[in-house]
Amino acid sequence: MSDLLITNVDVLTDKGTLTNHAIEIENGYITSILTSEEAKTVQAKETLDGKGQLAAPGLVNTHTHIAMGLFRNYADDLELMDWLETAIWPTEAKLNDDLIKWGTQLGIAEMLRSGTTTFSDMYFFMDTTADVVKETGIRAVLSRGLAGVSPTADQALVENADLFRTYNGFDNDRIKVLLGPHAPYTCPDAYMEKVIALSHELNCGIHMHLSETKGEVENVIKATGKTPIAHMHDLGLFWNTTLAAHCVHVTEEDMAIMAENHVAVAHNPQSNLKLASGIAPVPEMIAKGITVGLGTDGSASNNNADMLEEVRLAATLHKARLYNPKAIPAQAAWDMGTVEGAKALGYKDLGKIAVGERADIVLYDVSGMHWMPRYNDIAALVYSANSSDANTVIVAGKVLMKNKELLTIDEEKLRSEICKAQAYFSN
Ligand SMILES: CSC[C@H]1O[C@@H](n2cnc3c(O)ncnc32)[C@H](O)[C@@H]1O
Ligand SMILES: [Zn+2]
Repeated sequence: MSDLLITNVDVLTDKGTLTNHAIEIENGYITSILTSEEAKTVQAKETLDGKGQLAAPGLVNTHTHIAMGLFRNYADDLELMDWLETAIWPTEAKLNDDLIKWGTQLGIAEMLRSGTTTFSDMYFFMDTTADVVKETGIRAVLSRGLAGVSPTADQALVENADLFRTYNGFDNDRIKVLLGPHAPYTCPDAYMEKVIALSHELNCGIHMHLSETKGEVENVIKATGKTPIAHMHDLGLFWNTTLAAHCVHVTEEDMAIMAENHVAVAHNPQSNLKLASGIAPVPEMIAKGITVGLGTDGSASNNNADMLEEVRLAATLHKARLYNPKAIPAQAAWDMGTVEGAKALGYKDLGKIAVGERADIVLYDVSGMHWMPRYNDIAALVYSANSSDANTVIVAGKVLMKNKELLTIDEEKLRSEICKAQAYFSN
């Protein structure tokens, strides 16, 4: 008997949409895709009627600081360093476990409601984030943010190592752990050497902001004679899997290093635009064989955690930058938001609806007028869908949102806790 059967549903596959089919799920994986006729004989513990819905893979948010939803619309219209130094870092100093718990729940509620089933996070109090991930059922890749300039720099390394030992591989890789050195300007070389030594000791990958702004690149060149990518390469950072967030200002030589060392990129178009950082050369990176996924960054620089917006921006932004409508076609943008993002996070069987893939599935309500006519479902998702069309969300075969009701989050309680947090940060 299978665990879950989704019936009467249109299924987005690599070969196009299969209308009126069924998806069978067992032990967190898709075990078969059947016609509705074939599905009549299947016995399942739970059945979902997918009539009027399109089953698509869940979106993968490759870079965020999810609890920063607490600071949504708190400090805007500033460039990165001004924003961090004058507004965000002083306020983050007031964070505690309880606030991270509610901030993380807020972000997860927002992500599930908008069709995201996996997120890659870098922040403080990661044990608490891991607890919330455990309870809510979402998939996550967690990095304890590490800053060598902080008085707790060494303790943070110990905490990241503990997080790795406790959670990496939890629930058949529903949680994975990376080391999270923040950025070149907060992690001096001597500290990076400790991070790299720890990555060898644990055989653990890295998640780091790299080459986000012109200023960062200029400062690293001034100090070392090399770009941040070349410098990190020479320090030995890229020996294992590395997820580099942003990579807005990268040279041809940087891209060659990244391709050769399998450095994956988290492209965060909305945050890069809002912080006036620039536009990453994504089509150029993809052409060189670099894996590029999409991220929202934190909701204080975005200002939401809506991955469908990133998919749409990735598809449109590069067309305008390069005066080329084929710069990132709809399919490529969709892949960056799903299967390429999954690859960037080290998942080989995530991001598609196919037999043998992990069952992270979103059922989109396609009854809205903006879904008509339906010539091409990829184009519809990328260019015309609303993320609020996400109606039912499944992660690792478990239903986390059913007909727009979150099953693992008490939203009334969450609202009241976020109001308290707002009052706390307003004083
Ligand atoms: C050390 S935990 C993560 C740290 O990163 C800060 N942050 C948020 N957005 C960005 C960004 O776009 N670039 C660099 N740093 C960012 C966040 O506020 C935390 O302090
Ligand atoms: Zn970031």
